[in-house]
Amino acid sequence: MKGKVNRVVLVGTGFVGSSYAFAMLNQRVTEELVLVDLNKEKSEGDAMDLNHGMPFAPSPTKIWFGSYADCKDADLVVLCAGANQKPGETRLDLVEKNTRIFKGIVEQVMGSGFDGIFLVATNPVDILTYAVWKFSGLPKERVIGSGTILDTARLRFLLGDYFNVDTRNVHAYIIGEHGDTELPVWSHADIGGKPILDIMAEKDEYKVEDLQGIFTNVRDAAYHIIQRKGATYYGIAMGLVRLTKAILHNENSILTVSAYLDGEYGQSDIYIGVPAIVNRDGIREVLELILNESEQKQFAHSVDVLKEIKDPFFNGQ
Ligand SMILES: NC(=O)C1=CN([C@@H]2O[C@H](COP(=O)(O)OP(=O)(O)OC[C@H]3O[C@@H](n4cnc5c(N)ncnc54)[C@H](O)[C@@H]3O)[C@@H](O)[C@H]2O)C=CC1
Ligand SMILES: CC(=O)C(=O)O
Repeated sequence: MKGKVNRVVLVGTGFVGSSYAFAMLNQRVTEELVLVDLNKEKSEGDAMDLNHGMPFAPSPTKIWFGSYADCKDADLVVLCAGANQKPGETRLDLVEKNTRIFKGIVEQVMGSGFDGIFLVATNPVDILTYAVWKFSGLPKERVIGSGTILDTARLRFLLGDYFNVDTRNVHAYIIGEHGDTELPVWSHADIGGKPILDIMAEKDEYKVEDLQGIFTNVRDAAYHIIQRKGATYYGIAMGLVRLTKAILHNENSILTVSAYLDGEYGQSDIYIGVPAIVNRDGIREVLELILNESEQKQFAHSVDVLKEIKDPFFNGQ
């Protein structure tokens, strides 16, 4: 199933895909990176441009503009192809168009004889990850969505800023839909092992109501960025590289990804953002947090909203 070197095929070299490729080149992640896109000229140009940075990279990565045939020996196929949100659009508005695009892409990837892991970033990511699982016929563990990895990163950044501590010492999750119904898990948020709610209770300078403002900024970050520059890509690109490392380097890292639930959190037949252990086999295990009542309700609502969109597409398939 796998060659001697790690090969990643990236499908979709737009804003997100090309940023991912650039971040990959700079982080010593894989030996081979293949670029595929409907817009062949763009993809070919990207491969040339990236290769010209190779003398400055930490280690060599063989990068080329390729085709679906290259997926046969790939360990990981990363999907960033499809439409992005225009100002005012929600992620869920993209579902019809991108599901159609994904059917064609996944058929071509599987037609190559691919037997690795899919990593999905295209929106609405939870539903498209489900679509890839259905279209590919691969085990659920080997189809992973970027889920709320970016939202969690946004939350950690903003909390680090608020408390003036290194964001890497902030441990807090956003779970649920990568979209408007996502939620923060304040009941499990800590800084260096100390619960955030305890830290806030001890010092007058912190106000619990500020947490709502921080969360709103996280939830609406994509709208704010798209309004200003038309798309978001650096944050997700780095999140995708983090996930690629966790997979290819067999890290057993806990990251908030879109994972298939089969009874966890009392839910089933849904891909949604939850913390999960990620390694060379894909999703090793979903981490089931004990949520408080309010968090449970919000999570169930997020599942319901996704199912309302997903079920008409996939029931009976
Ligand atoms: N999961 C996350 O956290 C995030 C997801 N996204 C999503 O990523 C996706 C891509 O966004 P951008 O890169 O900004 O869009 P973009 O429009 O810059 O790039 C999309 C690329 O897909 C290619 N493409 C379209 N149809 C194709 C097909 N059938 N086969 C191969 N390639 C095809 C296009 O030629 C284009 O190069 C969007 O759905 C966006 O919403 C964006 C940011 C964060
Ligand atoms: C576009 C998108 O999904 C994000 O930046 O969160």
